[in-house]
Amino acid sequence: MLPLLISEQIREGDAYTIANEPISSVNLMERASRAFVGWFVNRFPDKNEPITFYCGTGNNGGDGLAIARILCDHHYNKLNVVIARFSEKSSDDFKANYERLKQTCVTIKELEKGTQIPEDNSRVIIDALLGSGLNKPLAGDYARLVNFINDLDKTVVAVDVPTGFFSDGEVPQNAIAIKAGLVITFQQPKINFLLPESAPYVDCWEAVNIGISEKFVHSLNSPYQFVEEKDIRQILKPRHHFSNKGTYGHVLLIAGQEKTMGAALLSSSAAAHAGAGLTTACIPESGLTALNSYLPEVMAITRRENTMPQIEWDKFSTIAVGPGLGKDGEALALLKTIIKNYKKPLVIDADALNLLAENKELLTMLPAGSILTPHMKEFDRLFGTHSNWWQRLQTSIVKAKELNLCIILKNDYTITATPAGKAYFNSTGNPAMASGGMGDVLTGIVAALLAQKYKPADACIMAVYIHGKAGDELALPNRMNVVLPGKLITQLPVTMAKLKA
Ligand SMILES: NC(=O)C1=CN([C@@H]2O[C@H](COP(=O)(O)OP(=O)(O)OC[C@H]3O[C@@H](n4cnc5c(N)ncnc54)[C@H](O)[C@@H]3O)[C@@H](O)[C@H]2O)[C@H](O)CC1
Ligand SMILES: [K+]
Repeated sequence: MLPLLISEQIREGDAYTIANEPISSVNLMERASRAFVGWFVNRFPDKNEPITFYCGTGNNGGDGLAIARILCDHHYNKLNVVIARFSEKSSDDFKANYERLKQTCVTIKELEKGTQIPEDNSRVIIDALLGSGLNKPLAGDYARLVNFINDLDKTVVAVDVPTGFFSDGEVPQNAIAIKAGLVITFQQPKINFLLPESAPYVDCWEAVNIGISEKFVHSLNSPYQFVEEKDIRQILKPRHHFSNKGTYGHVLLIAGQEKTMGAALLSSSAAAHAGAGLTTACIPESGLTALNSYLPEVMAITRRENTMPQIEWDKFSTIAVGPGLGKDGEALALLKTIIKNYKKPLVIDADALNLLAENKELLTMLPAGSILTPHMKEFDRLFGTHSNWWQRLQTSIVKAKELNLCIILKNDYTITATPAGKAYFNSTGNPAMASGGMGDVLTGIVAALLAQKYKPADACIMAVYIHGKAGDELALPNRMNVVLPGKLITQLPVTMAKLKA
């Protein structure tokens, strides 16, 4: 797991590394700048391309000056640096790099407060005005310069953070900030890059390692974690010789109505493909033919109107409820029956979440370790309206702890909040997966992993990762515009086998 830090902790990490590695502050800046260049030269190999650097006078600006010098050493020959002298203060490392840059043939212009911004004919712009030191929204000269750069409509590569964009905390609506095509960020993605408010400012990002002390970073015990493939490889267990279907648990999916049988089929198919030893679907009687023909592997318990289905609760390793279930009185009665009779963790999705939102007292009655899988709207129905994702992130952590549940808050970087007070950001998945039924598939995978005896938090983190990874394996190399849930399901065994290889 890559711990994600807030700006204050990032500063502490710098200071700790400087004091204990030890390394001088200006050499840490040099290392960061070289890491930036290492990535930059691959993406922008044309050394004759005019590049303009906009540099502030703090350490982000210092990075900009060092990057310009290093690119000059790499024979990039059309480099212009514009220094925004909007503050009387400049950092020591900025000053040192300013002196070094003067020894090169890079053109340097100074832009004073209130003066006209010079014309810019470059093709690529490096934004090194402000970084993680941002402490208030941009105004005055900074705002004017940032608007000017955005209006140029060129390719902008931001150093560490787009100027004006808050790395963590609430992002003000319509904030004035650089709209970067690429952000090459130091050590870790900034938390707000992973939330939808970053969309106008961060088209894509790349984190480069600058050697901040890992020991120190881990000692901070950050609640925010970024899940990487190696984490999943570590927890995913192989399927052993001499195991049998009983080894891998029995999932019961309670889902579907006559017109939403698709949700039941997708979630139970996903459970079977994600490795549940046995899968049973509890569906309306009218869906039986569909189930038997689409999924011969899945067994059925049928529901009849006005009659509670007979369920042998103890037979099932886990129960998932909600996809396509509807919200009528019968669905509510069924949900209450499940909660009354089943004491192992439940997976709750879709209509079952909306039923919980309308009957909040049920939330506190869920078995410990149960898993909720809301998208944004379902989340707000459950826990109240939120005006931004930072707030939603905080609520997910608070509620997961308070209710002793795991909450999978679905998004681009899906967040799993756990009772231990952590929020895990997923790193797989792509926009081709934005299609109806994808959530049902995720529910099936979570249930299958719970049935295979993974702990609830692990089951969530793994399911979300595997779901996104399967989507990536289909969409990215094949350039698929859309990946349909049924197709993704058949990829699951392949994805899981690769992760275990
Ligand atoms: N993360 C690392 O490990 C390393 C980071 N480096 C780079 O350093 C910057 C952070 O530098 P810092 O000097 O702390 O802050 P900035 O350059 O972002 O800002 C300078 C200065 O500007 C003032 N300020 C803040 N907000 C505003 C505002 N809205 N308007 C006007 N002025 C503002 C404030 O006083 C700031 O201190 C980080 O992003 C990296 O690029 C190191 O080079 C390597 C290690
Ligand atoms: K910047």
